[in-house]
Amino acid sequence: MTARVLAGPPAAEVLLQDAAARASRLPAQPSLVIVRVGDDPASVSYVRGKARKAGEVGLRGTVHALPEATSQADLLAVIDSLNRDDDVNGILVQLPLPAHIAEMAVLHAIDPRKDVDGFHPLNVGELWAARPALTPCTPAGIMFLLKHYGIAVAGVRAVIVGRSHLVGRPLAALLLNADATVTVAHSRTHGLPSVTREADLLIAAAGCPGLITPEMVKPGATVIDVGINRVPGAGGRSHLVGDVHPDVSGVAGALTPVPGGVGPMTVAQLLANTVRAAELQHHLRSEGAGELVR
Ligand SMILES: Nc1nc(=O)c2c([nH]1)NC[C@@H]1CN(c3ccc(C(=O)N[C@@H](CCC(=O)O)C(=O)O)cc3)C=[N+]21
Repeated sequence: MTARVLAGPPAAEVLLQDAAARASRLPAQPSLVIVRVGDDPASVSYVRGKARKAGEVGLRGTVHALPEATSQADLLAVIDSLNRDDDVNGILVQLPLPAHIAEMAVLHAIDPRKDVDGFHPLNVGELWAARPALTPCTPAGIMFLLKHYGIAVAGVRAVIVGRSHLVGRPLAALLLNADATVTVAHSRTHGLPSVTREADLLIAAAGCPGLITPEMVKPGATVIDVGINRVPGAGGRSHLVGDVHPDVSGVAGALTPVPGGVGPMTVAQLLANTVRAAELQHHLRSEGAGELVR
């Protein structure tokens, strides 16, 4: 048996078309500003990809690049001016930040109504309270992908490997809100293979190449690979691999590829979140973070 391939791009396209249609109905073109500090090559490449995609669906995507040595105070001043600028609907500060900047201070500073990453504590709290919020892009993109391919979530056993603030934790909340029975496993979990073998829906988000091997997967399970690991390949070129070992395709019922799986969903969801934020700010939607802080 070979697992059904759950390709990201066709699902992302549906999400992007909906975002583009909603964007065209707004009184002004939605605008996303991506703040990048320093020149980490992976961040430069992701940020460029996000801004390009924004343009393709009728959003204004701007990159605000700051030098590595930018102080926390100067970064907070930039965020403050973006918060006050009515022409800016969404703000994303690319992570990780340089070590001298406290990530939490920065995430707290972003206006929750413009927080298209969903990392502000207000949005995190609303998510866990099962109330409308701007929701982190990778987890929300995974939920859209599952729906797109008709994979049931309600009542199933979901196991997430990884407890990050970007993926594991918010995805646990979304799956719980969608009536899955959720287990969050991590690097300290005892007997990981026996835990993962319980899963009808297994999400690998540990950042550990090849962590999930065939013996760890229930036959027929759906496996979502969130790993984006750059490993050295032949000829000095690096390539991307996920957290799921390729042999898992012989056991799983369905599997997302890397690249071309969850990554494109993340980018599409970011743009959908930007349109949602713009709708909130234009008072075209009544629910969401805007209600609370207005
Ligand atoms: N504030 C913040 N929000 C984020 O959402 C955020 C972040 N910081 N920092 C880094 C991670 C990583 N991330 C990715 C997004 C798209 C792909 C993506 O499109 N990947 C392509 C391949 C890209 C390639 O070839 O390099 C794919 O999987 O097919 C990957 C990774 C968002 N992140």
